[in-house]
Amino acid sequence: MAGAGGPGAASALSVSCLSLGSSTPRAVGRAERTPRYTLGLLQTPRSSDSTGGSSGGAARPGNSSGEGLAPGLAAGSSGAKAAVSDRGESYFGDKSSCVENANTLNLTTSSSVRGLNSTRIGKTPLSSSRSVCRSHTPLMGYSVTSSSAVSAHSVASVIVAVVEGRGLARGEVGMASIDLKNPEMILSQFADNTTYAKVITKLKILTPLEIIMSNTACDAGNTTKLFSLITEHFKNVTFTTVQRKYFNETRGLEYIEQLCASEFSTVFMEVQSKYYCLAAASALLKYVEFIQNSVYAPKSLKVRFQGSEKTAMIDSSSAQNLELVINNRDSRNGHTLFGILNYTKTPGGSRRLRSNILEPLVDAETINMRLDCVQELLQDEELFFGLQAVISKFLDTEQLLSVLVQIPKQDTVKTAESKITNLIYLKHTLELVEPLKAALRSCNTQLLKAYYNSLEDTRFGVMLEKITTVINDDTRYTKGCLSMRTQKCYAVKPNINEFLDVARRTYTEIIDDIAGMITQLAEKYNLPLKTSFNSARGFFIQMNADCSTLPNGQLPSEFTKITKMKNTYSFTSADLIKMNERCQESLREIYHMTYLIVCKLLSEIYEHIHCLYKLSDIVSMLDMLLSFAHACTLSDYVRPEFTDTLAIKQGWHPILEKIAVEKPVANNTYLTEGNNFVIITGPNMSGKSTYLKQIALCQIMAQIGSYVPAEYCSFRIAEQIFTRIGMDEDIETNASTFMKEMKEITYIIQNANDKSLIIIDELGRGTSAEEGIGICYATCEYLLNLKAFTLFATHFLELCHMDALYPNVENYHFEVQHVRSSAGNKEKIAYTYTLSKGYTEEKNYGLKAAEVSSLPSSVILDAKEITNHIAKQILHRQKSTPEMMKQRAAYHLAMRLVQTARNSRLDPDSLRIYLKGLKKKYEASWPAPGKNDEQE
Ligand SMILES: Nc1ncnc2c1ncn2[C@@H]1O[C@H](COP(=O)(O)OP(=O)(O)OP(=O)(O)O)[C@@H](O)[C@H]1O
Repeated sequence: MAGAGGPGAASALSVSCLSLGSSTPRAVGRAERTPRYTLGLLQTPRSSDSTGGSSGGAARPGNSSGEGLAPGLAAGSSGAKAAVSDRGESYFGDKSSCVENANTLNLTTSSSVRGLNSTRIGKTPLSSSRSVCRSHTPLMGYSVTSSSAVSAHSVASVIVAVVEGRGLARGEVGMASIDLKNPEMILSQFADNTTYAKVITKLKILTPLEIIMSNTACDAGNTTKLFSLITEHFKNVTFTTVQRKYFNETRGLEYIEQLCASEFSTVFMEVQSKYYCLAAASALLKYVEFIQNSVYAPKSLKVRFQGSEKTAMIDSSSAQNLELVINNRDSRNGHTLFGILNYTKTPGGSRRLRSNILEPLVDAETINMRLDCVQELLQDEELFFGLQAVISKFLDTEQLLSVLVQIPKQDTVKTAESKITNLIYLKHTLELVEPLKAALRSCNTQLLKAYYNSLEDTRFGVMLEKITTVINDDTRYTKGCLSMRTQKCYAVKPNINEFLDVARRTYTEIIDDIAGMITQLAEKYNLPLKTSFNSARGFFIQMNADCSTLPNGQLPSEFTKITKMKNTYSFTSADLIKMNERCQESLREIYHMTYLIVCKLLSEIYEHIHCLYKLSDIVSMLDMLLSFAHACTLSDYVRPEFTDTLAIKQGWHPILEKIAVEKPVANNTYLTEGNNFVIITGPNMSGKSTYLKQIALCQIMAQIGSYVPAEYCSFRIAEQIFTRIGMDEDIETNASTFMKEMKEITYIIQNANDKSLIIIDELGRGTSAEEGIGICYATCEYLLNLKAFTLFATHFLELCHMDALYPNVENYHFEVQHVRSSAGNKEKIAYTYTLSKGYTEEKNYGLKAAEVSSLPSSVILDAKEITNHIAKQILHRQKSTPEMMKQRAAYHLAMRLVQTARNSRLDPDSLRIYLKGLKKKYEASWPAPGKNDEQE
């Protein structure tokens, strides 16, 4: 049991959501964000009417009269229950056990983007696909057009439940998420600090469609900090609060026992004492059942516990600073790390790439296994093209699985049609297993071999064999809604059901009649009419002609519903409308009969269906690795090594490479345990920020198993990557530059450890120079206590003298050249973008910039004088003594000796000789007494 603050302890707090909704603080003064009953949601999404919910009174599932809603949805849910039990046995076996769980939920949704009148239609992942006959739930994903299967992956489809401990357990957070397009529930539980950075980061990675929290998180005007932060960070995401009693850890564990597929059942051991994520799982599954109006089949879900220790943490503002997946100026622009690496061919591959970029790996062995694959793909062209050809034929396997493992609570024509489509997709997918194996047969690397062996699973063949006993061999997934409709109609082999055969003959006759009728009309009016089809109109007539060719410039009066696009007229006639209706009628019959056969078939193969989890995993991973190899062939990337040193020879910025006309100037990077702090200076626009970002991007690329834009590179695995990069004022959050800086730096200080990579650019620019220097100095000194690798770019040259006190500090600067313009004697700066040792010689470049501006010369003269005065004072204080310099040299020698001893591949004798030589060399370079030159 959880402690006093545990999620299960709150069952008494089942406050009526009616009062809760109106008292939520977020509602105050923001009418458009007032929490409300989820009207569309309650008007069962499974309804075949594409208008979905209404803005009128609150309705219950199965209660289309729009009767007022009592707190709790008991009637609605039991209505759904009745629908299932009326229908009798499920083709998936024991569905009733899951439906039993669908009791009541009191729900309050606060929709932040849509007004009160909006419905949930647009929100469900697949409804925004290009399908004309819109589906209401992801379950209906493939319902009409084939495009929905392929196009839907960019739409948010993840629902997340978040719960936090109370009392002493505050700060312990449990999360459960499920992608409506992928039947995988991910659980996590962790302790977070007061900024809740981990929760926010995790949520940002998930890009949820909807977030569910307990009503107690915003009870009677007392919102918890976590609730406020989440609502603040996710303004465009819908929030739903459900009663705390649904966050029930015991129920969560039962759910997992009941729903988790046997191959993933070890998760049970992992989570059984993680009360918060179990509580979140319970609320999540209940909610998903409710909105989807379907239940997951027993033993069908993949359930995974995701400990944060297996991946590197990149907080959300760092992900934004580095433009990992979203370009900061234009969200549709592909100039992001994701954009330049994304040559994936499947939605699953692209999802995997995205999540890997946001959460890179930390395990060198796994990364190297991926790199081995990329290397093999690069070396073996035949393998690369063969594999790419097969992978690109896969549809969204995860989404297919998701639909297959959900049991609709009601059968409708749409469910029937969708099931048939899914079976065709399943056949298509299974038929690709053998070609995939063939492409992998001669592979050498461990991971590819393991994938090949995984595909040896007999279940794929068994399923396909069973399918082909019922489904026509040539039935396949095709593009275009009419051809897919034909595939569905004729999917089942002839002579299995004679009524079906008759219905199909009738259907064919109607289609022939339609074609015949349109030919006759063309002859009658002597017009170039042709038969067309789309899913919204059914069959209609199209004509390409100029209106001047028409008698009186008008179409004959028998034609109705005329639309015109350029020179193409589309219209219909009363007879054609009737024939379309007959056609639909006959289709319904065909679908119904086919559906029964398909359900029986699915029930026979259902026990084998879980091997598709493995397949989707293999396909998405291969797709991502192929994508890495593809990116390498376009740019000259190199395979990274993993050591205790960050050493990049001639590395360049991968995104700048795609944007700039010329290849970016490449630079070196070198950080070790003994030289773990680099200060970078240089005038404005000299390339500091670009360089810093380039290092972080290269680090991420290496840690996801990609090659890296450099001539040579070695990385120390980073457990966290932090960036503080000056950006324009964040208007959206209305935070001042300074406060934002302080927040980001606090976050770094609180979370950084010895294994972090820290990038700080222009800290302290939001306040006075004095204070800025002070803040920078103190921050640097704090970070210098860590063994983290830190790169610190600054305009405060005073900081460069820190190397006198701290031997692990190294100064670098970006060189610029001064050129005189041919016309006059005005001096201009030419940027070389080349990094050199030491700090910048460029003094007072801010003043130089001011000189060319229109500031009065007297002001500039004064500014110069004051600057010189201050600089002298600071320099005087920071001069190194010979003793300090000697200590520094000794420190460097010690570090070099340790590093050489650790990494050297020399035999012991040669190593000893080498180390002695090194010592002599350093001793010789010690400063003579009295020498006062600080530069090495
Ligand atoms: N290595 C490079 N090769 C080619 N062009 C570069 C390189 N680095 C930077 N640039 C170009 O210079 C521009 C300015 O670079 P960047 O913003 O990194 O300078 P900065 O020193 O950080 O400037 P500021 O101090 O004003 O922030 C970039 O937009 C880019 O176009």
